[in-house]
Amino acid sequence: MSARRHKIHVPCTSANIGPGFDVCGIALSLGLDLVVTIPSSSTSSTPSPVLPKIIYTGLDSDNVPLSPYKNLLTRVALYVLRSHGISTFPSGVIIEAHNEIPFGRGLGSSGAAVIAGVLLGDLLGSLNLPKSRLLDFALMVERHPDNVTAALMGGFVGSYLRELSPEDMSAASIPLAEVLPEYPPDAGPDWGANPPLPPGGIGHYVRFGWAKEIKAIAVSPRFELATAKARGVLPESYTRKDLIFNLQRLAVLTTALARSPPDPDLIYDAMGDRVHQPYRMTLIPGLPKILTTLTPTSHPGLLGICLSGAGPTILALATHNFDQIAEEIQRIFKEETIDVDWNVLDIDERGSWVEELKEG
Ligand SMILES: Nc1ncnc2c1ncn2[C@@H]1O[C@H](COP(=O)(O)OP(=O)(O)OP(=O)(O)O)[C@@H](O)[C@H]1O
Ligand SMILES: N[C@@H](CCO)C(=O)O
Repeated sequence: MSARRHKIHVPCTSANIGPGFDVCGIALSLGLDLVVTIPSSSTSSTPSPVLPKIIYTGLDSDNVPLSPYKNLLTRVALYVLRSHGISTFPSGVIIEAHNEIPFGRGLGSSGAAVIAGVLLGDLLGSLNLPKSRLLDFALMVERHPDNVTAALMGGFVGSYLRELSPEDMSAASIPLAEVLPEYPPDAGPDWGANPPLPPGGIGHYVRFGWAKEIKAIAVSPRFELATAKARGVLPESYTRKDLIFNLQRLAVLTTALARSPPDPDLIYDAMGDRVHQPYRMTLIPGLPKILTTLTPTSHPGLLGICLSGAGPTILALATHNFDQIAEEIQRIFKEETIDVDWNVLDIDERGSWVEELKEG
């Protein structure tokens, strides 16, 4: 039987970059890749469609549910299909996922899975949605824009959620449980009411420049910290002083990281934060020491250092001496009896893409 095969690539991301909590993200050179095989005769109106077969390799692949009604990728794809009136997957699809992004470490694994799921839904439904519309679907699932926008668009991005009209607000406010419902194992094409389409243009973004010399050292402790838990420790309100502290730094940082050669004196302080990192210190032993011990003077080449996303990964931006910087962070974590993995990553300017694979 002939089949169409496509590859979907989504990069990992680091969100916040210090002061840009829920605003900034950068796409980096670890990825989630899917190879999707769709039988030529496959449609979702086959009388008894065969559910997708999911195969995982790579990092954390033992921890992923392989039922398409439980797996995050396929649940997101089904949301995209169902909101377009296509109530089930085409029959006999095979999804081979290869993952390089550690789960729950602050490198945007869930954001990458959500973007991969949106691209998968677009592919399976032959919807041909533009990237801006794909972002609307991703934002209905992951409701802060920093990781998903960077993963989809690539590069260093800043984003905000548009203030919606009351009508759009009600379409965008449907609970996550309706976007990604708990499907029963025997859910068929007639299961439940289809969710509505999201309003258009929920997220707006801009790409910043990125100096070619800057690489990102990601040092990931070998423990998971769920984003929900790391958001749970944040306060509901902030002082004017702390907000101004972050706004001043964010305004400088977005331009400073684009300037070549990058200026460590400007960037190091501009990566300071008072909105999320101080509150997350209790969840990440070693974080206070790491943020104060490594400086551009103690470690030439270092530009700045911050928590990656919700943590526990530490992101150090640098132009050289990558190994020494990573080893010092590793040493401080070791004092807390925490083992780490580290990678020196490039910025991924391309973002997510889908390509048809030709036979041979
Ligand atoms: N490739 C994937 N396939 C299926 N599920 C995934 C995949 N990647 C991540 N997930 C799900 O997302 C969870 C991790 O999400 P979480 O938001 O806690 O961490 P993160 O996205 O890695 O961190 P951050 O948002 O701070 O960058 C995993 O435990 C898993 O349930
Ligand atoms: N901005 C988010 C990123 C995590 O996905 C946070 O720090 O909670």
